[in-house]
Amino acid sequence: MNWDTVFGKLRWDSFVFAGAIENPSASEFVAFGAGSIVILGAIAVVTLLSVMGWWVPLWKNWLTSLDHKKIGVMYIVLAIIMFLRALIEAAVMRSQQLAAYDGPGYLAPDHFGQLFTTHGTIMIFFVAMPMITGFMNYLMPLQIGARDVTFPLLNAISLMLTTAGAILVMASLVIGEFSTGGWSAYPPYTGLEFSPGVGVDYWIWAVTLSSISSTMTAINLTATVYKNRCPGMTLMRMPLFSWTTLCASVLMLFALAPLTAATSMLALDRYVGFKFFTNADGGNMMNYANLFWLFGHPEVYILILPAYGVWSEVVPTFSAKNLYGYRSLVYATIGIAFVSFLVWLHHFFTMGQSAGVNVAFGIATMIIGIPTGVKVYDWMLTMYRGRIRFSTPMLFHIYFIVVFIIGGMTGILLANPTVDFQVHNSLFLVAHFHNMIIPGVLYALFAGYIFWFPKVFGFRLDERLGRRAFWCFAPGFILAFFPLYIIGLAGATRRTVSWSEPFYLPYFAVAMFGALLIVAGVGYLIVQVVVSYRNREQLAAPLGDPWDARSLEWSTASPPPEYNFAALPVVDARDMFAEEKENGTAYRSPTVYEDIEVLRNSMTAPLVGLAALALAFALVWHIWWLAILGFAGAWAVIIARSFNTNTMKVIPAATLRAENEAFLTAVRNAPGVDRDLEFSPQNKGKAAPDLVQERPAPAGGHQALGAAL
Ligand code: HEA
Ligand code: HEM
Ligand SMILES: [Cu+2]
Repeated sequence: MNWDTVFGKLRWDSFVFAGAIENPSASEFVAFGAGSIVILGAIAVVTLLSVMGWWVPLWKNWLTSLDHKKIGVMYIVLAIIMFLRALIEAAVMRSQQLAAYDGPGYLAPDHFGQLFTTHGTIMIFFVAMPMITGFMNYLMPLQIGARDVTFPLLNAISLMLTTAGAILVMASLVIGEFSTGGWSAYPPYTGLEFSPGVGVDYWIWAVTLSSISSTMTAINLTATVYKNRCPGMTLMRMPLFSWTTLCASVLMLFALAPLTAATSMLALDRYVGFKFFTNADGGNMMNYANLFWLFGHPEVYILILPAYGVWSEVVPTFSAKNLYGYRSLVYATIGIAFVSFLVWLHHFFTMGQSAGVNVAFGIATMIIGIPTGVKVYDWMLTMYRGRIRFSTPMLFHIYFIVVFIIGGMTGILLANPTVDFQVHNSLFLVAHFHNMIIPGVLYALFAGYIFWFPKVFGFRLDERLGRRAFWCFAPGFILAFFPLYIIGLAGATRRTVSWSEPFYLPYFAVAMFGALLIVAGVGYLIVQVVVSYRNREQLAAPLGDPWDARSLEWSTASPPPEYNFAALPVVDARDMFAEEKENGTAYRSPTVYEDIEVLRNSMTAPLVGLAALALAFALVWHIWWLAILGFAGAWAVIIARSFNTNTMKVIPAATLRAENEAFLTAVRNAPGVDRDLEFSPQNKGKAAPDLVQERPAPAGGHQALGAAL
């Protein structure tokens, strides 16, 4: 047996450390540092888990769990870890571009290419997607009064496939290299001729894993909305976040298929010499551009719709009002989802269609501004004459409205083909999309994180540190990206490793400073979670509803029990929980408790994930025996599982009664607290008897939070 049969294309010098030893340079040193961080990080995690004896609880309580809430939390943890990597990469890119004025800077062009590709790929597929999937997984079933998603095992497998993809991207830091073809990976550049290394293969398999995973999530969440709503929860009574989950899932269902097709066809081109995308041999590169953006454009709405959903929950809660224009928001969401499939061509106006085609797609693109505008006005009208509490999520929202409109308007500019010919692939474009994604998606998710954290963990996050993070993020984004609009208009192109125009220099410097402010904001979020954990006694909110919120997820304990609801809620109005609190009928005992069945934990998903990881890694390195083993292993585990008849366990009615009545008694006995006084700075310390509500609320913690403001 020779080396190639056993190890495929793997060689000793495939390891990142070999490059640094053979050819020491600043670029290799950075690569060496990154590889070391991955290895040391992995060692640190393994040591910590072993020393603390956490392996068994991690396996039993988390990795094998089929509970949508735990799966949701794991998605978010994965996204946070990957975010830290992609954020560091962003800062490194910024410093390279600052250092590269009239010189090469400190990174080799190839290394810089890997950086923007991994940054873009990770941020989209392994940060934004898992983060929203985590939110949707955790919240939607609770909001529609369900006990879990329709297919819990499929849900766990989806998580593990995304995780396998993320591990693959991390592995490329240590073994081999990553693609330099950008997150959109256009051939012919990503074909074998121009990218013969394994980098593009890493990209292909990581993205394919993520794509298959998201398709399965889409099937699951769509089915859940249609099948698992509690009695009385008609579609038009669903909270807006659940609506956006539904629409984003339908988008995923249709949009990820073209992506899987594109990556599979690229793989066939690279592995077995097909010519799908090779113009010279009868293929056509434009097929790739069309397939990719048929995914890529709806993708940005897959990200933004759930973020709109977050705002639609945050704004009414902190304005103490019903959501203004519920129906119009639902129709706007459906409208955006529908139109988002008709505009993909605006990503390649410059690639040879006739002017007529460009104009048609340009107009279709601009139409999206209308339903988006409806949303913006609805949120503003929700705030209008509301009793607004300016807590951190609300600060993020107000900032979002202002900055997002600017980003949206630059989108409308780009939608005009004549303008786009000037600024396509310039830093103006980079500024546009970060302008949509950072305030629109990232900050919305930060706001959602602060908002729902007490639901998930039973204690609130420290408000003061949250505000500090906000005050880094707010100017940070503007300083990091508004300068790019200016130099982009002046001609600076994206993906440039070095440049020599003196006019750009101050703008790149400001952009660097802005990026550092964003990093500082993330630092505050980390400190916030540590400090809040330490003070969890004072910040405790176990009774479920610390913000006086409106939808069903707030009617259960925090954290919610495994089965979510002891008895399924029965709903007869929109915002029923808010209404019941208003007229004093919330927290009634159910008339009857019944035994319920829930799924036992299962090791199927982690095993499938492991097999998929082996398969993908083997494909990257052409280790065929391992590929066959991985493929067969994954199916073997799934087939074995189908023979398991002992998959359910029963939670007896008596247990449900005991747990639920204990919760309800605690809520009913809790002293009434005026939340308005706590959170709005102008009311601090004033007595305002008309604002005092007699509603039960969590004891403890309020004073600490009040004092922090
Ligand atoms: C979450 C992400 C997100 C969102 C929400 C958007 C939203 C929009 N985008 Fe953007 N876009 C991206 C992410 C996003 N984009 C990315 C990642 C790329 C580049 C990919 C790459 O090449 O790598 C890109 C690229 C991109 C291009 C291609 C440019 C090029 O390659 O040269 C175009 C062109 O039309 C465009 C347009 C728009 C428009 C019109 C909207 C609209 O949805 C905006 C709508 C919002 C408003 C208009 C503001 C609020 C509205 C009102 C206050 C009402 C009044 C206004 C009107 C009626 C006009 N985008
Ligand atoms: C948090 C602060 C962030 C900073 C400072 C930052 C910075 C950068 C920089 C410097 C580039 C390269 C620009 C160029 O081509 O010259 C880039 C590209 C990109 N970023 Fe970010 N980014 C951030 C967050 C995000 C987020 C949250 C996302 C998505 C969820 C994202 C998605 C992308 C994408 C898709 C690209 C394009 C990659 C490519 O060209 O293929 N970024 N970013
Ligand atoms: Cu688009």
